[in-house]
Amino acid sequence: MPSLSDVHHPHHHLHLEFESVRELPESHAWPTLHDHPCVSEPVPVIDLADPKAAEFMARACVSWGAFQVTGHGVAPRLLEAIDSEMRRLFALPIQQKLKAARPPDGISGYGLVPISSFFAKLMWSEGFTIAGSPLDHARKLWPHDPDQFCDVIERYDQVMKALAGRLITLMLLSLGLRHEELEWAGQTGKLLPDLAGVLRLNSYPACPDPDRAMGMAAHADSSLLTILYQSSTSGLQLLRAEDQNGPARWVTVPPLPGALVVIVGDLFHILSNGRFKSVVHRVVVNRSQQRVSVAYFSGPPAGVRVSPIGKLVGPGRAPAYRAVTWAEYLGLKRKLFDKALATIEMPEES
Ligand SMILES: C=C1C[C@]23C[C@@]1(O)CC[C@H]2[C@@]12CCC[C@@](C)(C(=O)O1)[C@H]2[C@@H]3C(=O)O
Ligand SMILES: O=C(O)CCC(=O)C(=O)O
Ligand SMILES: [Fe+2]
Repeated sequence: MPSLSDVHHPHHHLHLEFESVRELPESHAWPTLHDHPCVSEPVPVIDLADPKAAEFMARACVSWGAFQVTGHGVAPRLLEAIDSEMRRLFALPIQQKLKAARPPDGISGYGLVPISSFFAKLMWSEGFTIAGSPLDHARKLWPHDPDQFCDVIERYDQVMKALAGRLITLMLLSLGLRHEELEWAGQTGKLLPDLAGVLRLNSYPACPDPDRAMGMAAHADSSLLTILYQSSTSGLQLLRAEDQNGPARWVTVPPLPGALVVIVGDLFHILSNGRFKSVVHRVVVNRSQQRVSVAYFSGPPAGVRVSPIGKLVGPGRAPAYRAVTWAEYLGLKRKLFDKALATIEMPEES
């Protein structure tokens, strides 16, 4: 058994120069990779131009907590540009990347995901989180030319914010909200149109022992929803709970050229009073190819509390969750990880 201090301070190889590692270090060998079988099942693919898109989204959010979206209008060139900026970033020497390290209590910067502290083993990945302007970080990474990176990040951020607004609008309409009720879906302020967003760039290097390595440990996102770009290399898996089709299992989300993955986060789970399910997902790695991904976490504006929409709470019933802001919920996630959602559940009224 690892002691608690090992869990919280796994200093060995905290930041690997992955490309130079020929054998998986013990610090990165996970015992829990084969907890459930990996199976193939068709993850819903929804064309945003389809007049029935909202209806299909509702169905996917109820039964999967995720779907792939096409017809979203994001320019393929923008996806190519961020893909190539990510590869340029992660190819920098580790000392250079650490100049832009995320401070322990901060959000932005290079480094491990916050939930790393809950695991005895390290993940086979590295990443970079951006909240707000990327300029300060880009100056540390590329002192002579920070602009190329910043331009792509800023364009991507704008486009994702608009897409998140469209998706959230359709999802709320599909839950039976009327147009004039939409922007007030937040409890203490307007949810739309001023959504907040955080970007995370992820890299999963090719791995000498993929059957024992974890790209990203199983988790649910705290966001309302997450829009994920994944390069053409697979690795993302969704956890399907036990149902009439079989026991709990991991289902791979196959990369579809031009498609984006939409993942329901805990805050939409709360907003929809548990109708839309935040889905547990993880990333596995492979022997031959680096995989990159960009997650855009979309959440309510700062200070706006999210609670179950009144219409979705049955007559004479209490809402299933209490109201939280995104910041408050992120704090709970950092402290309690997978127990965070349960701590804001409200007792059933009898
Ligand atoms: C806004 C954020 C969501 C996130 C924490 C973060 O500050 C940036 C990284 C996000 C991420 C990605 C991997 C899993 C996760 C639980 C984590 O530790 O970092 C999520 C966080 C989240 O959704 O709570
Ligand atoms: O890389 C991926 O496909 C998923 C990453 C992820 O789950 C996250 O950043 O929250
Ligand atoms: Fe995630």
